Amino acid sequence: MNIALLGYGKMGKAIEEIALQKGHNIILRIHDQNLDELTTANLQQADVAIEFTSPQSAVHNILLCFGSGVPVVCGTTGWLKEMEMVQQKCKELGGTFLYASNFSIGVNIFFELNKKLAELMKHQVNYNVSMEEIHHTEKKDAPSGTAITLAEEIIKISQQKNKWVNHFSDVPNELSITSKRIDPAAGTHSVKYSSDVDDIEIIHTAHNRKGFAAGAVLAAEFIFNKKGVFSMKDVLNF
Ligand SMILES: NC(=O)C1=CN([C@@H]2O[C@H](COP(=O)(O)OP(=O)(O)OC[C@H]3O[C@@H](n4cnc5c(N)ncnc54)[C@H](O)[C@@H]3O)[C@@H](O)[C@H]2O)C=CC1
Ligand SMILES: O=C(O)C1=N[C@H](C(=O)O)C[C@H](O)C1
Repeated sequence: MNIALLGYGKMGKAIEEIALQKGHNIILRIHDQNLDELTTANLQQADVAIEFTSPQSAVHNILLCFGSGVPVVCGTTGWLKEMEMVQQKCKELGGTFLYASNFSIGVNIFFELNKKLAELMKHQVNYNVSMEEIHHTEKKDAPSGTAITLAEEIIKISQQKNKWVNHFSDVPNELSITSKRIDPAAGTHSVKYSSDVDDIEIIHTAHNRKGFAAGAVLAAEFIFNKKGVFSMKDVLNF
């Protein structure tokens, strides 16, 4: 496939390495110093675009891909308030879109484990659930997109928590997410159920960015020649 990389930072470069190993071509590398190259004509040379930029630029870039008729995989976090509008535009324009807060297979298994644990803990009133995420200091958004996905799944199942907050909280209905920024953390997420007598904790630790990048390339291969809105559940058949 011919791939356009929208964002050529830490993730763009990790994705390039894996895409080349798999025999794909990178035909466009867009970063904040060559934004003039981000044109419909250039995008249309690609079979698929992979977008890892910043919360401020993601929506513009995704809509440009829809307008250019190019399928787009997006991993940029921190713009979720506009998700409904973006999905609607994708359908209106007959585009192709796949977003994931986390592309690694390990985290997608962790998402399933989180739901299963939340079901098991649903009636255990002596436990309080809280979360922590740790990332590198260059990260622009907090809490992480992955932490938001985990929290929203817990809230759907929990009989006690109905909102998440990004600070310590002992208010019973609030799910507390603590964000820490420590170099060179690639991404650690934990969910902890605490009682007076014990704790149950699940944790996922990314050792590097290769897992995210491999998942993004897999997603790009999946959406090639498809139309519609997809998720990693479609890719991994969960
Ligand atoms: N979903 C997932 O699995 C993962 C998501 N991420 C997310 O991906 C995003 C990018 O992360 P990193 O690569 O670590 O950031 P980074 O800061 O290293 O790279 C961002 C890149 O985007 C470029 N850029 C800035 N504005 C742009 C624009 N308007 N158009 C095109 N490119 C532009 C920058 O020049 C840079 O090349 C973040 O939102 C992060 O949270 C990161 C890792 C995994
Ligand atoms: O910015 C990062 O680095 C990461 N961002 C994603 C998130 O916000 O969840 C995924 C991963 O944790 C790395």
